[in-house]
Amino acid sequence: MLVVNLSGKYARTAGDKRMEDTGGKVYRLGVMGGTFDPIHYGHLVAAETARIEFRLRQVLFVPTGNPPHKQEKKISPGELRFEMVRRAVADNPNFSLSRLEIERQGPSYTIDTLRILRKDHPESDLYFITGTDALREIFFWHEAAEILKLTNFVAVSRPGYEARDFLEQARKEHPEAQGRISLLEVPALAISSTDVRARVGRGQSIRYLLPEAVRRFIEEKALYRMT
Ligand SMILES: Nc1ncnc2c1ncn2[C@@H]1O[C@H](COP(=O)(O)OP(=O)(O)OP(=O)(O)O)[C@@H](O)[C@H]1O
Ligand SMILES: O=C(O)c1ccc[n+]([C@@H]2O[C@H](COP(=O)([O-])O)[C@@H](O)[C@H]2O)c1
Repeated sequence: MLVVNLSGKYARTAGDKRMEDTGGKVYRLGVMGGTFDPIHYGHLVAAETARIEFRLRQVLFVPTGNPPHKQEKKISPGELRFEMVRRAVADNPNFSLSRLEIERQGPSYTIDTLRILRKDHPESDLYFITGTDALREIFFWHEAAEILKLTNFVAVSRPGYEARDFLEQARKEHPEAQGRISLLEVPALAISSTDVRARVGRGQSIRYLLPEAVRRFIEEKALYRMT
């Protein structure tokens, strides 16, 4: 697996140092934020690969409540998206999920979530997992510089979204990101929630694009039929 960070080498974080000092009592917590409308195998493979490659103790899935960057878009209610994530991660003891964002009022800023997780998990270094498409936007996120102080980023490869040039540029223009962003090559799955919704809308099969328990839920609740 390819793992490179902004400075071209694997990041040795403060957590690594503490882990040595405390005989392994510092952990790494992965945070997989997303709209998950619906969750699909692209998300799950990304999270599992990051978990293994970065020795994450857990990956916490955080479905967004009101994504600040998708205000114009119509998204499914938080409880339905949460339930699909719950079904998708139920059989993996290393995956868990959070209601933090779907229960919070107002826009779901990542910085607010990270501040809470930082407090709730003082023993863990945070690793925010994101696709290379979302990565390209991170310097525009709310309080981006603060986000980079609170978490490392694992940018997982996504077909169609090259990130090396972006990282090269970021290295020059955003010194605060130095050593905080790692690029991780994951098995390429050209699956997107948009495409899943469109397929359902056209009456096409979505089998094998997402877990069967999620597919059945979509069918039971008649989701995405009017997409
Ligand atoms: N196939 C994939 N491979 C790698 N990363 C992915 C893939 N699909 C989504 N991601 C990443 O997972 C996170 C959550 O994605 P999101 O819930 O927006 O899914 P999406 O498929 O991109 O949805 P949509 O098509 O509605 O925009 C983002 O960081 C995104 O980049
Ligand atoms: O906090 C922000 O300003 C911000 C702006 C854009 C995206 N995000 C987060 O990035 C994650 C991936 O977003 P998305 O749209 O691909 O589902 C998700 O957790 C979002 O809340 C966060």
